[in-house]
Parts: sequence; structure tokens; C-alpha cells
Amino acid sequence: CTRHLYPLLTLLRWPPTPPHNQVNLPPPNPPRSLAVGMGEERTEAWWGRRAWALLSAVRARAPLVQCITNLVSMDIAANALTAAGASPAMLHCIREIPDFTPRCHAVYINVGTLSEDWLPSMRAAASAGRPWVLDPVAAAASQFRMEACLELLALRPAVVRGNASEILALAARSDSSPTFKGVDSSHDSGEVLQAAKALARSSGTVVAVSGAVDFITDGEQVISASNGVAMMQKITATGCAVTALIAAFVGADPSDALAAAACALAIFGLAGEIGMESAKGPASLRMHLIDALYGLDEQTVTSGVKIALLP
Ligand SMILES: Nc1ncnc2c1ncn2[C@@H]1O[C@H](COP(=O)(O)OP(=O)(O)OP(=O)(O)O)[C@@H](O)[C@H]1O
Ligand SMILES: Cc1ncsc1CCO
Ligand SMILES: [Mg+2]
Repeated sequence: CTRHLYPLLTLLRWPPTPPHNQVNLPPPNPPRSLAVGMGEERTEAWWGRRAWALLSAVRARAPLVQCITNLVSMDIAANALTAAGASPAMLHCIREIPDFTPRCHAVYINVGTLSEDWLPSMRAAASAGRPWVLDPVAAAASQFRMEACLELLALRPAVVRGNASEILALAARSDSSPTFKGVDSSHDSGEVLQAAKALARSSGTVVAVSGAVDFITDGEQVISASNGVAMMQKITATGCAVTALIAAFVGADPSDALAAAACALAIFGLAGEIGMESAKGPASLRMHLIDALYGLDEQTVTSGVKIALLP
């Protein structure tokens, strides 16, 4: 009898669904800040404890991270987030943003395969009131892309993470670099520190430059994170994946985006170092890095991350 009843109930729209505007859940509770020991001197040991506290918070809180990211990176970003304990959702349809984005702990926006169709979704998600993180892939590729990045930047991401060339182009607001190499960097991270600081100050966000050493700045303080292996550059979209991880860390504790970005970069690099012990090349490093991220324990993180506040 119930077999026949169900189609009938569906036709009668029973049970009734609430009106559209009541389907929205309230935004997630603001996570409890992990800002313990904030007054203490930020020694290497302090950073080790902080990195472990943040990774533990991601595992415990499983922050929901909406990712509007490029088509190349979707798989590695979703897998890195899941291995770290976060909950990724690759949604980019503008019709879904009013319902879905307010429920997220953080939003990740990446312009790697930008199109006119996706830009309105990026604007809407960045404006939804959730903490969000920008990856300005190949910012200097075209005038359209540079203008899109600058427009998104004006919507105040908590963190912008790019490679050295991307940060340099954004800081100069210029898409006409003679050394432009597409999604890859033609500069070292250390070369663009002043540009990163200037960009952080002018945009009011934390800026992270990845490379052999990652630098993270709010325009005043500069933090270095020196984990990672060069082979990570030979896996496409590792930069996109680490920006997604930064979004998860910000989602787990939005109170200190500078620390969240530094710890996410160091932890991702540490997973790369451990992964490299078993890898034979880029393809197996990709797999072992994700395994290592999943398996990190307290001892490995507290003794393995290399984070320092520059004088
Ligand atoms: N020479 C290196 N030594 C150690 N780690 C590195 C090196 N170069 C990059 N990394 C690490 O690799 C990751 C990706 O950084 P990278 O600067 O290559 O990003 P990206 O150019 O934006 O990458 P993609 O566009 O492919 O996503 C970061 O975690 C970074 O710390
Ligand atoms: C290869 C590539 N092209 C656009 S995005 C992307 C992934 C690395 O940034
Ligand atoms: Mg990149």
C-alpha cells in the first residue's frame, strides 16, 4: 500500500516544504577561537603547537568549504581538504549561492579557469558574508583576468595566496609582465616580499606567497614557512590545493588569518616532505602527499613544521 501512496504524496507535495527563504540554515556558529597563548613569544615551538591545534580543529570541526575553483584543481583540492578533515563542496552555480554559501564555514575562490559565466558566482560567493580565500592563478594572463582579480580583492578576502609572479602582478595591478609564464612562477618568493607587503597593506588582507620558502604577511609582520619539496611544483595544482587548505584553516578558526595561512602552508609542505620519502615522481608524490596529510600526528607536526616570524 505504501508503495502506491508515495507517488501520490509526491504529487500532493506532502510533506509540505517550507517557503524558499526558510530553507536557508543560519550561518554556522562562529567557531571557538583557538587564539590561546596569543601574548606569548612566537617561538618555533609555539608555531608547532599552533599548527597542531589548527589541524586538530579542522579534524574536529570538519569545516564546510565551498570551492569555486578551476577545473584542473578540483580533484586534488577536494582530496587534500578531505584528507585534512575538512568537508569540500565544489559548487559554482549562481542559483545555489544564496542557499548554500551562508551555511559554509569558509569559501575558496580560484580564477584558474575563469569564464564570464563563473565570475558572477565568484562575486556572489565572496559577498555572502563568510570568510573567504582567493587564489589569483595567472593573474597577469589577460586584462579580463586582472580586472576580475582586482574586483574580487576589493571584496576583502581573508587571505590571498599566489606564487611570486601572481603576487607581483597583483601588487602592480599589471597584466603586461614580459616574463609571464602562465600558471607557473618566473620569480622566487623572496624577490617579491616588498610587493606582498604593499599588497597586504593596500588591500587589507593577508598575502601569502608560495615557493621554496613561503612568506605570509599582513603588511607589517612577515612569517616564513620553509617546509615542502621542489617536486611539489611538478604536480599540477598543488598551489590551488594548498590555498583550499588555507580556507579550511581559516574556516576552523577565522580569528587569526595570518597564523591560519602560515600553518596550512607549513603542514601541506610537511606532508610533501613525508610523501617524498616514498614517492618515485610527481604522480606518486601526489598520492603519498595526500596520505601523509591524512596521517599527520601531534609529534610529527609539532616537531616538523618550520615556521618563523621574521625580524
Ligand atoms: N622549490 C620548492 N621547494 C619546496 N616547496 C615548494 C617549492 N616550490 C613550491 N613549493 C610548495 O609547493 C606548493 C605549491 O606552490 P607553488 O608556488 O608551486 O604554487 P602555484 O605556482 O600556484 O601552483 P599551481 O598553479 O600548480 O597550483 C606550496 O605548498 C609551496 O610551498
Ligand atoms: C594548468 C592550469 N591551467 C589553468 S588553472 C591550472 C592549474 C594550475 O594552476
Ligand atoms: Mg597557482
